[in-house]
Amino acid sequence: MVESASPASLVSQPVRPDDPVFVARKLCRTYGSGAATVFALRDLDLDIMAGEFVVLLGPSGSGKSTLLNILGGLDAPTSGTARWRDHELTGSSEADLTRYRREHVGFVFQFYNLIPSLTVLENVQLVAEIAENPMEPRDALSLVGLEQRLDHFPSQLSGGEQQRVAVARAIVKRPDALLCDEPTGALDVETGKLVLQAIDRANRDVGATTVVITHNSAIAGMANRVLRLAGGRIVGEQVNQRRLPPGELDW
Ligand SMILES: Nc1ncnc2c1ncn2[C@@H]1O[C@H](COP(=O)(O)OP(=O)(O)OP(=O)(O)O)[C@@H](O)[C@H]1O
Repeated sequence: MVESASPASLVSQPVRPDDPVFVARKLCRTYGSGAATVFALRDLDLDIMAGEFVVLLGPSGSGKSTLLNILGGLDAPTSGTARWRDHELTGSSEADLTRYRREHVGFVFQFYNLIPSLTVLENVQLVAEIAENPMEPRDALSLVGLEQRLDHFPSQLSGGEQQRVAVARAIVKRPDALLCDEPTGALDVETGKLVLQAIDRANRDVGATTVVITHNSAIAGMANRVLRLAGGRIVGEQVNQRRLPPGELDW
């Protein structure tokens, strides 16, 4: 397939380590209208630096997924702005957002959504084929510790292994951003740690700016920075002087 050239607004600019890659200002997202209006995000301001690992914590309904979806170009705010590098996500056409997601963002969700009729390797190859500058699919699978399971089908893997395939699928295109919504929500502790190790390596080795939503506050220890949401606002911020390896997390 021949891709049309990216519009100038979507061409990546070099980023200094101290530049924010995501900038959100006065972000609001409402659902419904009148007395039934639900405020998912309220005047939220946010900067995320290149290569940073950020954990989002907060009670159910506090706006975490809404925020992640806007950063990932899956949703648009009702008002306010969200910018990725020099590109305004809020003003983008659907076609621009699709290109942004495909070229720059890797997603990991709670449920793995692998294609059951394809092998582990084929699931990852599928994404590599439409990426601009992918890594070798086998290398992505080695990064998550699944180099021995290339020819297995998803049904032959445990939940944690399937989630690690999902992480490999998300990172094979060398995304600028890795956005994870409850990646360990369906997993037991030890399996969850293996998945977190895979995400940690993706952040460190691929350099992907990483945002992880979790209900598990123990995971906060592996982040550079932890943001607490409540009622659609950021109500707390903690900077970790040292990032704990996932194996040392205590939950
Ligand atoms: N499509 C929608 N229609 C109506 N309300 C919605 C919709 N999506 C989200 N909301 C509401 O917006 C608020 C924020 O939802 P969001 O999913 O962002 O929260 P969350 O912190 O991710 O929650 P959880 O931890 O349960 O996943 C909630 O009150 C939710 O009910």
